[in-house]
Amino acid sequence: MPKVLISDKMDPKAAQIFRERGVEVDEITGKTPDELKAIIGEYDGLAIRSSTKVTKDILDHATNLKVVGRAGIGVDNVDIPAASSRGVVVMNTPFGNSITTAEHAIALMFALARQLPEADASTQAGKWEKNRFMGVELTAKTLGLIGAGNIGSIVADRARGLKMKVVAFDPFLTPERAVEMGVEKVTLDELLARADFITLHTPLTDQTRNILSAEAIAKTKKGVRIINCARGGLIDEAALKAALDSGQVGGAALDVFVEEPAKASPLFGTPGFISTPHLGASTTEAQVNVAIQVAEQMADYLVSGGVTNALNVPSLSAEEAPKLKPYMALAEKLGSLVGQLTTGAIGRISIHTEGAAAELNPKPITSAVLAGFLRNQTDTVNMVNAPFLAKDRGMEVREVRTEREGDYHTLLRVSVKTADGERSVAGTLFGDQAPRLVELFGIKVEADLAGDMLYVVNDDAPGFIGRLGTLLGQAGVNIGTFHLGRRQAGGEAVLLLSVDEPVSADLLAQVKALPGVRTAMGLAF
Ligand SMILES: NC(=O)c1ccc[n+]([C@@H]2O[C@H](COP(=O)([O-])OP(=O)(O)OC[C@H]3O[C@@H](n4cnc5c(N)ncnc54)[C@H](O)[C@@H]3O)[C@@H](O)[C@H]2O)c1
Ligand SMILES: O=C(O)[C@H](O)COP(=O)(O)O
Repeated sequence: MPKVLISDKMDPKAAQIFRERGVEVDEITGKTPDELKAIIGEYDGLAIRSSTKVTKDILDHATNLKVVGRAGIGVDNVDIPAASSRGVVVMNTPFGNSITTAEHAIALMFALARQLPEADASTQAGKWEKNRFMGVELTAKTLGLIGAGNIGSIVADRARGLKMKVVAFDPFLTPERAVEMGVEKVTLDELLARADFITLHTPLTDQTRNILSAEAIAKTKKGVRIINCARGGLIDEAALKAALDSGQVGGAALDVFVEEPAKASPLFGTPGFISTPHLGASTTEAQVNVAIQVAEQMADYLVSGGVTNALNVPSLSAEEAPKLKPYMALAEKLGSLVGQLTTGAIGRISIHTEGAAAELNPKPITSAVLAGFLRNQTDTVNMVNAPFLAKDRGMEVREVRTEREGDYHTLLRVSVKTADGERSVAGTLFGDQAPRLVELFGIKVEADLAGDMLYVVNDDAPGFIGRLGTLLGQAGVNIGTFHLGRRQAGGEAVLLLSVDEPVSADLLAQVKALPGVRTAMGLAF
């Protein structure tokens, strides 16, 4: 039974779903990295929010880990390249807390406009300072949206409902989408110059780090109010403090900080500054959403191989998984066959699906071919890291689809291009289930690729099969199945034999010494 660790505070629905789906679950929150390292080896899955840092060091100790599930959106607390290279799937729940976070941004915008926290503190202190707190209306003000993705677009929708004008800076926002959202797409400088309120909704990347730098803040309208419910690091906190002190910025509300937990900050206590402790996603509704979603996604993966919302591997629904399963087995076997038979650097590998196979999601099939191919070079490869390893090794990967059926109702062909030219193998599924090789380097041959095998290329001549059989018999090697193909009578022939034990180097040398043998090799599947 797969075992999952929930290492951050999560709605109890997550544990309930894991148990209902046949996954054992432990909830142990608040562990230090060293404590986590000591126990992580026991688990197949790790369910987290933003507190647990899934570093390379933790992953090095996660010897059984197959999946990290983030109950939320941001995955900057997970070392995704390190997870990918270890074959660990990383998934998040990209929509479950978007409305809640957008609402928090709107709440902070109101709080800034009417100085709600200060007014509350003053009133509860018995001061009744009615004349101190003069606010501003939101109606007809301009909201500058930096980042117009899921959360940004919900914020824009709510702001338009408040009769605000919304301008958006997002290099990936298409003009059509801007029209659909009812926002004006602008440059960053234009946004800075025009916005009365600025709200940030981008991930933290090399391009967005300090997007509100001292220089950018200097370009804003005097008295601008700034909200950040996305990620710490998007605003230069020292520059923001200086701008609040100088009055260039009239108010700022941060839910996220460069360092979290933010227990001390020069911003704390600055007039016009409001903060919340990374509460953007903290509503009952959002937490139930993300808990259910992460547990379902992780259980799907651990129990049936379905992949949803993964950041480092193509998606594969739980419905698709059983249909694709025999194809993945075929793909892995063909990839492995080509990998074992090819020497030298591979320039390109092409995966061609034909007939019924062409109707399927090609990504998992490609990953399985690459995993099979690379298994010959490294035993740490799997479906998750195979595309990354192939890229690291400079392999060009091509996917080709032909919906029309050829000789077979369904066919998968794997071709590799090396310095010696292009060669391919092809296979089909018998009865839609059983993987079967049908072509090997241009020669028609029907074989089941399983267990230990002997591959021989020889000149087609009478008596050869008898000599080979005798040699194997004398060596005590039992032949299970025997498959034969040839280019033409008297030409190049290929033999694939399944044998009950691996062919020793000594026996292989004797096979190669038989008259007419061009090459011979032991294979394993
Ligand atoms: N405070 C919280 O508790 C909380 C909750 C949920 C999400 N978040 C964070 O909010 C952020 C946004 O989440 P989302 O779901 O909307 O993500 P999203 O991926 O849907 O949207 C991000 C948008 O940022 C844009 N973008 C990327 N680079 C940019 C750049 N250089 N300049 C301008 N725009 C750029 C993208 O094109 C995209 O439209 C994420 O960082 C997420 O982690 C915070
Ligand atoms: O990216 C997110 O989903 C938010 O930052 C929420 O983080 P949390 O789950 O720790 O509240």
